[in-house]
Amino acid sequence: MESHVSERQAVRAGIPGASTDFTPELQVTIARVREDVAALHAELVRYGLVVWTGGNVSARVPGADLFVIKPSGVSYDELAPANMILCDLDGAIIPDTPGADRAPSSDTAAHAHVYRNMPEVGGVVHTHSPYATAWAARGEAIPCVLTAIADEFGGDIPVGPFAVIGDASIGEGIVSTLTGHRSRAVLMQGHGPFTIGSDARDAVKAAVMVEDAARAVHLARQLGDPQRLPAATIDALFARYQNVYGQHPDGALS
Ligand SMILES: O=C(CO)[C@@H](O)[C@H](O)COP(=O)(O)O
Repeated sequence: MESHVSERQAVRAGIPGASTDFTPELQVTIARVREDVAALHAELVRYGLVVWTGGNVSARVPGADLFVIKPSGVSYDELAPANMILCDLDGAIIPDTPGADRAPSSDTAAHAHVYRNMPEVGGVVHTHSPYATAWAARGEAIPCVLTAIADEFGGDIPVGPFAVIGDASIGEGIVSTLTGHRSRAVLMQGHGPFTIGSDARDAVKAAVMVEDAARAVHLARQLGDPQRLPAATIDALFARYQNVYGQHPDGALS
């Protein structure tokens, strides 16, 4: 397992690859984002949303045209701040930074496209969580038949177009589907869920919630014909959850 070395620690320790091109403040911010992104991958495992090396989390670096994403095809046990990969908003790896020697996630160009086109987004997550992925395979939106779906997603959870892996196509599908939409989750046809959030933790929460919704509605379908909530009820539930629920309501992007 690689050591847990932050950007600043790496610079201080003179570790090859650590960048001294950033201001001290930005180094601290990048180090924090590296720690957040590495730690949040463990949440995907904890909630049973991924197997083997599938799935990925990224986070925008606040105040910079940069984001941090995981390396491709690396065991979740090995993910650590020092091997997260720092990219610009074109998805290009920032050279001479920790982790830059590794290939970034297959979905790096997709995440980059989202950050370039949705400035309100601070985090992007992809999983193959089984129930949401089953809905994606069917190419069917998850209907808003539960208060929890109205709360979190403000309506049906939409399907995005089928898109090839490896370039910006998936990102284009995410942006075209979710722009102006309340939902922070999209079921990419024949692939699986992608979620966005105000930060990476918020996007992870959406990934957990879309799987929960997909499972519950699937089970309901086995028992009968679940009814979509009335539009006015969905609006009221969404407004309450986004503005009143909890201690510090979060979740809505706009
Ligand atoms: O489905 C895909 C590609 O979209 C990924 O979730 C892979 O399953 C994991 O890819 P890496 O992030 O490890 O490259």
